[in-house]
Amino acid sequence: MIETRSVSKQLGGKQVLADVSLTAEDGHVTGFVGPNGAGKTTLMKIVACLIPADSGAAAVNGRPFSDALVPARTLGVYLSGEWLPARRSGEDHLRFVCETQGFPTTRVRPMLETVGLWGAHRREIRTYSLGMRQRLGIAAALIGDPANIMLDEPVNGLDPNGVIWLRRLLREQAACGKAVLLSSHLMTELELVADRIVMLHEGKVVRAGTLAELASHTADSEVYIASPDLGAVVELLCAQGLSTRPEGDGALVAGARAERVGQIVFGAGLSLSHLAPRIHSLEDLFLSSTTSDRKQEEAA
Ligand SMILES: Nc1ncnc2c1ncn2[C@@H]1O[C@H](COP(=O)(O)OP(=O)(O)OP(=O)(O)O)[C@@H](O)[C@H]1O
Repeated sequence: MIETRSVSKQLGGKQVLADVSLTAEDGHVTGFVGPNGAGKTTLMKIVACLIPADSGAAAVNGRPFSDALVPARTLGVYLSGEWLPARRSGEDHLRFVCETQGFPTTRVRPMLETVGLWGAHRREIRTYSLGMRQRLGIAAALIGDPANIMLDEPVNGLDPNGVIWLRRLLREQAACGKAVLLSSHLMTELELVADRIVMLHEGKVVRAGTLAELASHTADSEVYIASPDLGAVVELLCAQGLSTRPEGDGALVAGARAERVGQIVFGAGLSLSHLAPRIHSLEDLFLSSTTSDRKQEEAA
């Protein structure tokens, strides 16, 4: 498990993180999402003990990562391809990781095959594309078969096949019971891979939970309905004080949850062919979170 508790950090006189608490639980992919500059990388560097927090604490399996006896078995980290050694080959880099962490170098070839770099393994890293560097960085993070995995923007530079491959790989790792924390500014990408989401905006957590939990907490949650008696259903709901608007072949109902809408409609003996909460996209949720925060600040 990867945890941070009330982590705050200033950099260059700017409050980059303010009281950030998050948990990436074992067996789940946790998506850490926020726009450029939100503070995601800074928090990950604090978890990896590359920089200290001003206050608060970060732990991996309940302890600071710097206390880990075999770091690569505790937390697999990939933060940036910039730090890969340019003049070493991909194979030599993974050998180096194995040798320094006490793993057999027999792991190198299968790991290069897993990330799709076998064939380019003898080439110097400086000749690798961005996507190949991402794959090598992910390989270095995973070669120790770590109990926890933390990847910063791993999708950057991957082609569509690479993106699908990575999603599957991360889901498999979580299915083995590992905690996977991955950041992205691409909310739609995280929607496809993560079970849980933590949204960061200007250094603060604005929302956290499963996608369904997040959707159900939005103030403007809506319910999609369709019915052979749509006109009568809409009239009934309006009479109950709910507002509706047309959507596709049905209508969106605002101001009540699906259970309540169902009770009203079925209670009046009318039928529905469709009744479902409208699941908001992460982008909708993020925008509604940051807009309501701004409105509260303005009101204050
Ligand atoms: N060493 C530093 N000195 C001063 N400011 C910094 C430093 N490192 C980061 N920052 C600032 O901290 C803020 C958060 O940066 P960070 O890289 O953590 O964001 P991010 O969410 O990872 O963004 P991105 O998606 O663009 O990588 C930014 O405003 C950045 O300019």
